[in-house]
Amino acid sequence: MNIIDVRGLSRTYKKFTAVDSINFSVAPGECYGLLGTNGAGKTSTLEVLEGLAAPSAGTVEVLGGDPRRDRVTLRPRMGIMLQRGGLPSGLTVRETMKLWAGTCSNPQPADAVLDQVDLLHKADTKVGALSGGEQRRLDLACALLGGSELIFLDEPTTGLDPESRRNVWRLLRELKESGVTMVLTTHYLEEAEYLCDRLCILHRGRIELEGTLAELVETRASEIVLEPALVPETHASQAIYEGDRVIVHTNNLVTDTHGILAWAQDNGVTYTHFAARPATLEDVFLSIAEGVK
Ligand SMILES: Nc1ncnc2c1ncn2[C@@H]1O[C@H](COP(=O)(O)OP(=O)(O)OP(=O)(O)O)[C@@H](O)[C@H]1O
Repeated sequence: MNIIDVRGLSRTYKKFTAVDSINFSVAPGECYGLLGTNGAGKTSTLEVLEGLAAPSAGTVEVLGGDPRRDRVTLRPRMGIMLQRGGLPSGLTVRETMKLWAGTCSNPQPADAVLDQVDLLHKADTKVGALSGGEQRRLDLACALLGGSELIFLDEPTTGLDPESRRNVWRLLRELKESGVTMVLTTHYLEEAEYLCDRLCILHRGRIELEGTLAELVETRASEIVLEPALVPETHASQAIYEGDRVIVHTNNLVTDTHGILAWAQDNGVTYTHFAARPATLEDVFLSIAEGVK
């Protein structure tokens, strides 16, 4: 049984459709990534899954129930990290954790969780005196405090320095390995590649692409870059010339690389620059964002 099933979900704000009839499922233990440009509908989708908003149309099942109707029983089984935590600034970090623990049915030891997010040394500091990145890590600590089987993370590492981001990635990967199911939104494609088993790219409220990283990347052509700009006749239709270079677009990277190099050897052509690279998640993302499918 899936942990999350979304069927025909739409969310509208007055006449504006922010989420437009989307379908997806998340299996137990999976880390599912929602990607998309600003305003694509990621947070609007997450809020429905978290039970914070009602769908305008469609159905959502989370942990076998309806996240709004069954909120009282489901809420303690979910960890939620909102895009803006909004924790009271006058409490200390440890007081905040204590307060938060009151909402959890099975709270973990607060100091151990603070240690996991590298905030134990700030336990007696007021929330209002934390840096932006430290506040974000406290938001994460609150989401982890319940030891939940399902965690929603809305841009978990925004505002973190590179080292803290890596530490959070390691922590989330460990959680995933322990069987926790996660749904996360992020603008960091590297984060999505590192953490997510499957990705969904939203654009203007619709799902443009969904699948594993390998499946997504396969939808876009690979490139072979050559200098001087000489290619066999058989590849002329795939070639784009840029100054001294030519870029050959291909869906058969290995075969075409062999073919071009064999042709070069037979014809006495020596390439001073040669690079063969598969498409990246960034290529996929940008082609969707720019409306090229
Ligand atoms: N309360 C609201 N009233 C009206 N429109 C809203 C409201 N909340 C969100 N929207 C609009 O819905 C669209 C989707 O917003 P949402 O926050 O879900 O996008 P997002 O993908 O999470 O974006 P970001 O990456 O910028 O966080 C946006 O165009 C936004 O302006």
